[in-house]
Amino acid sequence: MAKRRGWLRGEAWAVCLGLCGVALALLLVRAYVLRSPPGPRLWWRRVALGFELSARDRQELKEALRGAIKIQTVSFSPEDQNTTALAEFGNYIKKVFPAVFSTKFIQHEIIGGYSHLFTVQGSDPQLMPYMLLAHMDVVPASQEGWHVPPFSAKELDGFIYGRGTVDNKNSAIGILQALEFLLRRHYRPRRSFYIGIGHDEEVSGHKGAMKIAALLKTRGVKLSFLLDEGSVILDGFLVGIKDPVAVIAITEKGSITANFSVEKEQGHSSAPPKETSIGILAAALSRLEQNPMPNLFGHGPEILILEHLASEFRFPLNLVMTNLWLFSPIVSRIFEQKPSTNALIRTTTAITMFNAGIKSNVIPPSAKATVNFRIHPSQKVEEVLEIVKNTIADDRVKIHLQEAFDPLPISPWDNDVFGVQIIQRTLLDVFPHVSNVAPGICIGNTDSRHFTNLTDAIYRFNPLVFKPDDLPRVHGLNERISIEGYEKQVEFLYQLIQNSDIDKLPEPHANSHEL
Ligand SMILES: CCCCCCCC/C=C\CCCCCCCC(=O)NCC(=O)O
Ligand SMILES: [Zn+2]
Ligand SMILES: [Zn+2]
Repeated sequence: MAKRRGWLRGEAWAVCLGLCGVALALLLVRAYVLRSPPGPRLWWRRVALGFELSARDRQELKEALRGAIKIQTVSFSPEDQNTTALAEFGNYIKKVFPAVFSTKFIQHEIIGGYSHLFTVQGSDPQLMPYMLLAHMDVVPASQEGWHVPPFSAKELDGFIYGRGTVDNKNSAIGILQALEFLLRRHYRPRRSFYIGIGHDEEVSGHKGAMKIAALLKTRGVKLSFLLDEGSVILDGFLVGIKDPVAVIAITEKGSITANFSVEKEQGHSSAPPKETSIGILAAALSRLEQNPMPNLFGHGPEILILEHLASEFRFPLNLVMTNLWLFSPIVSRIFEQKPSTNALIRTTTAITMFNAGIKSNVIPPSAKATVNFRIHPSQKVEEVLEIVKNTIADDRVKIHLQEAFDPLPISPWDNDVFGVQIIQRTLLDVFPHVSNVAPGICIGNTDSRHFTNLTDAIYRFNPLVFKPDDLPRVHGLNERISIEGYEKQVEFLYQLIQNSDIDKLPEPHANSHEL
């Protein structure tokens, strides 16, 4: 009998192992079947102008960007911008890109005082135009902590350092540089396109991009797609993925900028009340920090990036990523650990300003703070405000909204969408080592959000390879661009303009169109 029980136990083990084996095999088959589709490889190659640069071209390309970085186009607030520098930037581009400004089929207009709109008239009016967007203003830069002064545009070990090198003079100057090179090589685009260069993106875009969009609307313009800043080629961001992957943001988070204030009676510090305005406000803000907004992993498009990249992960992470129905609780916890991935899965809370107190022996009459929330795509302004009020739970703290808008609509991400094909095709042309192109979320805000009336195909992407240590440089210290990386960006734009001149997309899944 004891022998029989032992045999039974052995038999149960065998069945158990067998079932595990079958489950593992099923997971592997699923991982294989759900590999990302090879969408962008459905193109034929066309004869196009190559991007060969002479030593002189290279020098000119580099110096054009360096000159732009030196112009201190700083935006502090919508009311406080360096307008002298913004005007200087306008004169500068006129000087540096003579072909752009003297070509008959290009119209140049100044919008809102300092922004620029270029209309490049294509030779075939039947083709639907597209738009390239960038901005020239920058956030302030402290003098301390930089390897070189932030507006010196000094070169160091193959990098140009300076405020605006990746956000976003690289695009503003890069777009014009690509067009300048094409014009000098007598390229006449077939498809019309617009170039918008905003002057107040860092403080809302209301005077620049918003006005450009309104003007185009009055002209009845509809865009086939729009390309702006907002995401990059990620290298080393995701553990388990070896090659760089391009992430094209198909939406961007919403935003609330709110002022919080507490008023209390002023008095002598020798007889203080139990709580001061500073203490009350600090405690309220601390509650906001200590109680982050809910983890919404799986409720928005953040899941798409992992689904698209699932096959790029090494074993066993590929199993995890192809079976998020099972593993998402673990993955979402991992995403919470780093600020860059945490920003993808929840509405974030950033206390950015705090002002209070007038003298060391005076009870402060008021305390004020500003908090910036970036709203996850699955939430809306109202819902976030409700959570904020419930978390603060103190009527003495008054809330005043400075600006608030919902997350932006999700742009289509299908292989038959013109903008998606053009971006993917150009990426393959210029960055052959990029292993995959995936849709993602822009965690910041861009001028493109003002163009939703002109197109539903808004893509946010800068063709720059970012390593994890590059992210804190944006709005931070030692912002920089590699000279090689900037050349690649100009090449990308140069090819994108040419690739956009096809009039008809290839039939999907036709083998003859394989690269
Ligand atoms: C799983 C992948 C990890 C994702 C890591 C995020 C990568 C982010 C890439 C680029 C960030 C650059 C943001 C640029 C857009 C912001 C523009 C801006 O500053 N706008 C003003 C504002 O938002 O206040
Ligand atoms: Zn920017
Ligand atoms: Zn910025």
